[in-house]
Amino acid sequence: MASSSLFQSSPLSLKPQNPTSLHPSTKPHFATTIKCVSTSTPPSSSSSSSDHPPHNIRDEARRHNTTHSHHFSARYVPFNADPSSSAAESYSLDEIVYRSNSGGLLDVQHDMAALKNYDGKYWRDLFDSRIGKTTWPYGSGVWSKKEWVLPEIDSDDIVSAFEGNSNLFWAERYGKQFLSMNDLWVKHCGISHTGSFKDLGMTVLVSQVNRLRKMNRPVVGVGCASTGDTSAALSAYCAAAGIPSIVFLPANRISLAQLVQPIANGAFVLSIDTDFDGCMQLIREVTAELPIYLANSLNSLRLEGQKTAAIEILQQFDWEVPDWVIVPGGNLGNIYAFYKGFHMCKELGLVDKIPRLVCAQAANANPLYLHYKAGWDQEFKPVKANTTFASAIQIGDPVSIDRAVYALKKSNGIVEEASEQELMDAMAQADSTGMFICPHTGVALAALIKLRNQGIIGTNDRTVVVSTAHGLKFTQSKIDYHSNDIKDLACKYANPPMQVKADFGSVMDVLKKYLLSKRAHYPALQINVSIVQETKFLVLNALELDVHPSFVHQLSRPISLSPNKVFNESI
Ligand SMILES: Cc1ncc(COP(=O)(O)O)c(C=O)c1O
Ligand SMILES: N[C@@H](CCOP(=O)(O)O)C(=O)O
Repeated sequence: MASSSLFQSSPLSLKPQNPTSLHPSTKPHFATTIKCVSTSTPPSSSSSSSDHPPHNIRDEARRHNTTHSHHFSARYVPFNADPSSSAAESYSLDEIVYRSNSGGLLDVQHDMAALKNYDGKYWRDLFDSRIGKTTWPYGSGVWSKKEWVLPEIDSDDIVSAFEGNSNLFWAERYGKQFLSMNDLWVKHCGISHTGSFKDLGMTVLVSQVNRLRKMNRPVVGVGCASTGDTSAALSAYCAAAGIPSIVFLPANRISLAQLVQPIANGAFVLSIDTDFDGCMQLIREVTAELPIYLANSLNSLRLEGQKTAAIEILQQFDWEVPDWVIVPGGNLGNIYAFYKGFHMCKELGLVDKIPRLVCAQAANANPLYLHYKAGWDQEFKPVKANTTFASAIQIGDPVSIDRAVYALKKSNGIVEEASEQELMDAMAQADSTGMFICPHTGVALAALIKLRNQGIIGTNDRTVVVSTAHGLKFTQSKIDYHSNDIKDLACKYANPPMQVKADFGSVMDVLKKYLLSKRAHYPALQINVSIVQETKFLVLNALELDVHPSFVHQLSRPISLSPNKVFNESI
């Protein structure tokens, strides 16, 4: 069996436990806590009675076999095909196939009739019951929706880092200060195992590969073209499962933090002198010739994992539907994945509508935006993508263009673009309110600013911006911005560090200036201060106080000042 012990370090794996003394959360809770509302056979929780105590959470899951996935199934069908003709062409998920007979995209089609045997409340309760547990594999935000993802895979084949369940962050200060919005949220998909939303899809794809290899299917390795995040996720999940990974990277076009990820995880890294679109073309040709399984989002398995972020957003809002969801787009798989997640929730009765979707592109790599502006009707034209700080979406010929157009049309969606100036300023402003976002999230926020300014998104609209990667992967762009060192870009919100001599007086001087510059933010306490160094007293200078005289009197007393604690007195 392939080893994935790297991802199994949980308290449960440290020592064998007596099954009778298990914490309730590790017990099979499915059939006991969820009442089946259907007339069909309820899922069973057949626990096998082994005399051996479980050694880890995988063993534990195997013993209890809590899954009821055998009620459900999924297959590949041509994307957006006429339902009658798709019956003629379909493939088992155990086949190695990425394209339909006509060369079009595929989609994973679930047996919706079987899923509909259970009503919306049933699914909501089931998914909610799995949050925050370590039960294998449901501790993952993706696999907690296993029945809707890969229903037929054996839990034992799953390769997971317990990805998903990412923070839905209330952007209170950013929303109020920059957008006059009260209900702005950021779904931090980049706070994840390899630092981007790609983990959500990659756990599914690598798990299926793990299964295929156990079935002796001809898969020697897994490969992708990448702008840095897909390659990081692929190499990590493959390394966890002991599967060789091969990544095609456009030379000198991805961040150092991204480059080091597959190297550290032992992938075979090819740095190729072309752009992402060139790498994508090559990996497609190579995977048609060699037993290398294709891991890009052309492979619709990936999107099954990525769609769970949409389900999670609904879950985190207690199944209330936001008005808008804004997603940065490059190869354009993710925007469709979000649509699919929301749409399944509606179709299966968990919610009664879906949000409007916005896809945000960098103006330097904007083929979808141009297509949208042309009214969708013209034939789609790929572009040559120019350099952008949002380097992971520097893509001119997106493989999922048809999926994206479909998702946007069905969700009454919008496409916006952001210039380099707009995306970098939006990122800097967001960071100044306590976030640390990636430039792609800057693109999404810049799109939001435009839609707010046009009055399309309202002040009280509940809006979710999808943050797709961790800011720490893109520190060079932030360093350049805050060093005011970007040609043709006004770094308006740059906050460079101040060089200061190592003596008390110099430090105090710069601090006084700094505090004075901040006075305006605290109108109730517009107090100028002067420091009397010899006496180590802080004296409030009454002449410069902008407050009521009685308040001045009250404050006009020496305050003990320690050199290390300038403002240890609350005023
Ligand atoms: C950080 C980041 N954001 C956004 C995207 C865009 O996602 P998609 O290619 O699915 O449109 C990507 C990859 O393309 C990415 O790596
Ligand atoms: N940003 C992506 C580009 C490839 O997208 P994919 O979803 O088709 O794999 C990356 O990080 O490589």
